[in-house]
Amino acid sequence: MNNAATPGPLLAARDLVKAHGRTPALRGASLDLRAGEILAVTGASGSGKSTLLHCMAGIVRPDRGSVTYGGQRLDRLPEKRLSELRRTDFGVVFQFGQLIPELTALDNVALPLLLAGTPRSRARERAGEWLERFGARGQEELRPGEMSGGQAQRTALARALVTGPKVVFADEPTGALDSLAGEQVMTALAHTARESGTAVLLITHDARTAAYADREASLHDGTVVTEDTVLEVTP
Ligand SMILES: Nc1ncnc2c1ncn2[C@@H]1O[C@H](COP(=O)(O)OP(=O)(O)OP(=O)(O)O)[C@@H](O)[C@H]1O
Repeated sequence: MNNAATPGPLLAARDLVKAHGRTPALRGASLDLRAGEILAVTGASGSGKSTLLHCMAGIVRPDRGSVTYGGQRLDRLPEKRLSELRRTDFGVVFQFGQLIPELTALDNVALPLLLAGTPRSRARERAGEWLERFGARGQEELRPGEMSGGQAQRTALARALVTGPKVVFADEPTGALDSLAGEQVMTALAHTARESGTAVLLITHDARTAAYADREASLHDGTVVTEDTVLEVTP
C-alpha cells in the first residue's frame, strides 16, 4: 500500500460536507494526516475544526465525501467495526479532559486497557508508567475534582496514549489552561507522540500551541484554505 520513500497519508479526508441541522459546518474539506506527524488545524471559531476532527475520528459521519484510514473507508464502516477501530487505533483528548469523575487518575488511564481485555494489575502498572511519562507522578490517587487543569489534561493525554494508538485527536487540549500549564502539556504530548510515532491531529486557536506541530492546515468557512505551512519544530 504505502511506499516507504513516499508514504501516502495514514488518514485522508476528501471533500467532506457536513451540516448540523441547517447550519453548514464543512463545505468540501480535504485533509491528509501522515503517519507520525503532528498536524495543527487552525481557523476562526465556527470554521468547522471540531466537525472535521469528529468526521476524521469516525465519531460523526459526513453527509458527503470520504474518510480513508489505512485503506479502509471509515465513513462506510458499520458502527460496531468503527467503534472497535476507534478503541484500538485512535485516542482522543478534548478541551476539558472528560475524565470519569469517580475514578482516580490511575484508574482513568487504566480504563481503556481494561476495556481491551488487559488484566487489571498489568493495566494499572502500565497506567502508572504513562502517568509518569506525562509528568503526573504522585497524582495517581487524585480524582478529577482534586486536580488542576494541567494535571487533568496530562491524565487525559496518558489515557489517550496508553493503548498505543496510531492517531491521537486532540481538540483544543490546552484551551482551558494557563500558558505555563499549556506549554507543559504540549511539550509532553509532542515529545511522547514523536517518541512513539503517533500521529496527532491537533485543533488549536493558539499560535504557540500550533508551533509544536510539523505542519499546519487552516480552515475557513468549512474548507481547508492553506496547508503545508512548515513550522519551526519546537525543541
Ligand atoms: N451540534 C451542533 N448543532 C448545531 N450546530 C453546530 C453543532 N456543532 C457545530 N455546529 C455549527 O457548525 C459550525 C462549525 O462548528 P465547529 O464546532 O465544527 O467549528 P470550530 O471551528 O471547531 O469552532 P470553535 O473553534 O468555536 O470550537 C458552526 O457554525 C457551529 O455553530
